[in-house]
Amino acid sequence: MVKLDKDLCSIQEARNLAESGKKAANELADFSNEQIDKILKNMRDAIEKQALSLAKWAVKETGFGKVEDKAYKNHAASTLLYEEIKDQKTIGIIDEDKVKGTLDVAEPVGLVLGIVPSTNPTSTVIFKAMIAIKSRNAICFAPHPTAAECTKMAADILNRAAIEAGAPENVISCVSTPTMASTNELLHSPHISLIIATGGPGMVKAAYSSGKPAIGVGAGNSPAYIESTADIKQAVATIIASKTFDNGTICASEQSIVCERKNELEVIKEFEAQGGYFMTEDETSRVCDLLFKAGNAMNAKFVGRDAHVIAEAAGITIPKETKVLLGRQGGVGAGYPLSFEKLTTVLAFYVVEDWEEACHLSIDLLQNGIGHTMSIHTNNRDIVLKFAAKPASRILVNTGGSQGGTGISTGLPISFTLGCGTSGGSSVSDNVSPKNLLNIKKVAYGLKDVTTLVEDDKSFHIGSPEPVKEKACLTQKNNCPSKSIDMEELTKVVRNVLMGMKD
Ligand SMILES: CC(=O)SCCNC(=O)CCNC(=O)[C@H](O)C(C)(C)COP(=O)(O)OP(=O)(O)OC[C@H]1O[C@@H](n2cnc3c(N)ncnc32)[C@H](O)[C@@H]1OP(=O)(O)O
Repeated sequence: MVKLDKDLCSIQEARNLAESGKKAANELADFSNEQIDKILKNMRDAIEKQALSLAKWAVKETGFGKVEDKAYKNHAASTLLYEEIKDQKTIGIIDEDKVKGTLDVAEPVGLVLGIVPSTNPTSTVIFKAMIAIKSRNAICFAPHPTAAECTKMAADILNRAAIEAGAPENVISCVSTPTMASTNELLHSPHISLIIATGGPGMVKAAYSSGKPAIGVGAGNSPAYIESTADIKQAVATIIASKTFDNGTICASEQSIVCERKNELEVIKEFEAQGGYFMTEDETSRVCDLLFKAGNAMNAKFVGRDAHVIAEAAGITIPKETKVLLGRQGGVGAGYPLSFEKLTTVLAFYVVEDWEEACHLSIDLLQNGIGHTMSIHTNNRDIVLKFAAKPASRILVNTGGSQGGTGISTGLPISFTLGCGTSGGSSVSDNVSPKNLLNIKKVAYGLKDVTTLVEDDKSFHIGSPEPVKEKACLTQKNNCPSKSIDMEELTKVVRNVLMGMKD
């Protein structure tokens, strides 16, 4: 009875949020670039002031990760993202091709539904709200139940800042008491135009099954290959910095280390010198019992935890300098639990004979995180190109998975929603960005005379053999005189139409 009441209340709340969010989306769709930029700047500034308190709240509520790293992720999703997207064209005419006579016109999609994971709750809300507003969309969030408060707090801060800078009421909203019933209500609401789902496999599947356009990102299981030409000291330092960043909660973080037999001893020595603890077979087995529930699903109790918390729970004594736990694995799949995604400070450790074996092993590991991310530490560009042909959407070179995949340490777009491509069940393979939340309309000028069908040298083609006057033409093939389109004039007309102005 209590559950039914809770469900009914949450459904009503979701319905109200969808209605008011749609109204906000309709209003925002007419905003200019200057208005949008002012709103984004205010959202960025509001988050910078609260980055630490949001981080503290997220760690307290979920038990995942580290305050200082979550604060940095909030900064990345606000300030670093703003710097990256501020000059991107997302309004009106965003591209033109003078030769082909086409214009790209960006249109917001409307109200977006953001599904937020418990592992990166506040940074994901900030990221999704910033890209939604940049593309003139309103957004409504369905939080993970174990991160409901911090997710709502982040959404409220962003909404207040957006309204203060001129955005319509309820442009960013969040369900306060999430239930599966309220999330289902939003997934099927007629007011929602597009879903961006980041989270557990169940939620991503639910998003894709809703029948609405959806951008979902699947699980990762990123291998890190330390190739024989790598700078081993640097590679190990980078991997540890990535794996301990927010205690490994980012889905692009390393899950397995693959090294070559000829470097094995040096790699082990370097890990031990930098805070890696190699578990015995028995210790590995005890840790695996904690990390996984049935069917290799992660046990939330040990996601995003410090290595000492895991070791203590498993009854293992480790040096106080320990940062990551490593367990040797002889294969992938059933019987090798560490070959699955862990999102915590534990790594599987593999030794191979050569790069070809490393490549096969990486592909096998990626079967449990298809299409996501892998990293290579090497000074051999040919090896990078060989791996680039394999099924991961991001091949990161000489950088950490967490910081590299999210664009913090690489030239990739800053993003907390990382596509896995169709092989990973995702509709995008790149780092999700504002352009994924736009409808791009095309204006296309006629270039060829299509009023006649002509037989010429035994083949048919469209177009007049006679010179066509006063018509724009791409090629000289049909004796059409080339005429350049007055794109300035065309652009002016389209802009005026978009702004509802008369020429
Ligand atoms: C860039 C990036 O790094 S994004 C990283 C994103 N990746 C992830 O978050 C990793 C995938 N996540 C997971 O595997 C899990 O969420 C874990 C391991 C982190 C946490 O696991 P748990 O909290 O034990 O389970 P899970 O997330 O599946 O959900 C718990 C319950 O909340 C429900 N739930 C999850 N999200 C929502 C939501 N948005 N609305 C309503 N209910 C939800 C689930 O349906 C489940 O309900 P049930 O217990 O009745 O089946």
